[in-house]
Amino acid sequence: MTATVGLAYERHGQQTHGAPIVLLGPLGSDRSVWQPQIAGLAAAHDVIAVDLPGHGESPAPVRTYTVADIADDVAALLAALDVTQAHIVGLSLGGATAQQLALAQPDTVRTLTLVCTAARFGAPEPWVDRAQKVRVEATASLADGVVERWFTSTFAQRNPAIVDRMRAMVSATSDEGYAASCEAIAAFDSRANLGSISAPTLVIGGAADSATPPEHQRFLADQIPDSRLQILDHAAHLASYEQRSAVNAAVIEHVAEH
Ligand SMILES: O=C(O)CC1=CCC(=O)O1
Repeated sequence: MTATVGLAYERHGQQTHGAPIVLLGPLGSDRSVWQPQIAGLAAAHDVIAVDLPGHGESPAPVRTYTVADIADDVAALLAALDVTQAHIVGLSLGGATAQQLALAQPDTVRTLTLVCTAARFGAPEPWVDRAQKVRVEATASLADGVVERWFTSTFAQRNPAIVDRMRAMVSATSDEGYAASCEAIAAFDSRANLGSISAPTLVIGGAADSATPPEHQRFLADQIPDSRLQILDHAAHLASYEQRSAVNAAVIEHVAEH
């Protein structure tokens, strides 16, 4: 399904149970990355999984793009769906978008769950370099490295079919969408603004996450006033997949409290 504003999404579960849970994924993903959450949450919740701009079925940006622009697109999608309040769950780039949405639209964000994300994803140069590489060599050229950061080696060895599926998903991401999103990540820096986030916030990290290691999650939890932190063992960057039960239980508890 496509909203009038152009972001593709899918909606599952019980639409009568108040504010929906909105899922925003990482760089190089489409909304299928949230399959473990859709399976675990939709029995009792209204769940909306979104393709970020230039990802999945959402159109690729035709100009320079910022995380604030992505958050505006998500806000427009929610408005088009008549959603006035939502529980926002974002992982990595989706988590940056979720922070920005909480800052720009505090009344819309009932709760925030930030998974394996950061206030700043390191120095800009590697992201600009990655954008350039993708424009020359295509997203598929990065897929092996990306998926290696998503899972612990133990999980990857035991679940080769999942790893193959995720690699194919990354490879299928539009080159321009991926590159523009890298540039958005390069420019993203919420460090000075985190103290203004008013939404009750759950920060979840993976103990083995090399892309956004636990110190990033500690910083977010230290700076966001109404927040708590959970670091999961046996999880790399895609903690929502590898530790699906723990992540789903934490989200359900967080949402139920608010
Ligand atoms: O692809 C990576 O290196 C990890 C990552 C950082 C931001 C994001 O969305 O994924």
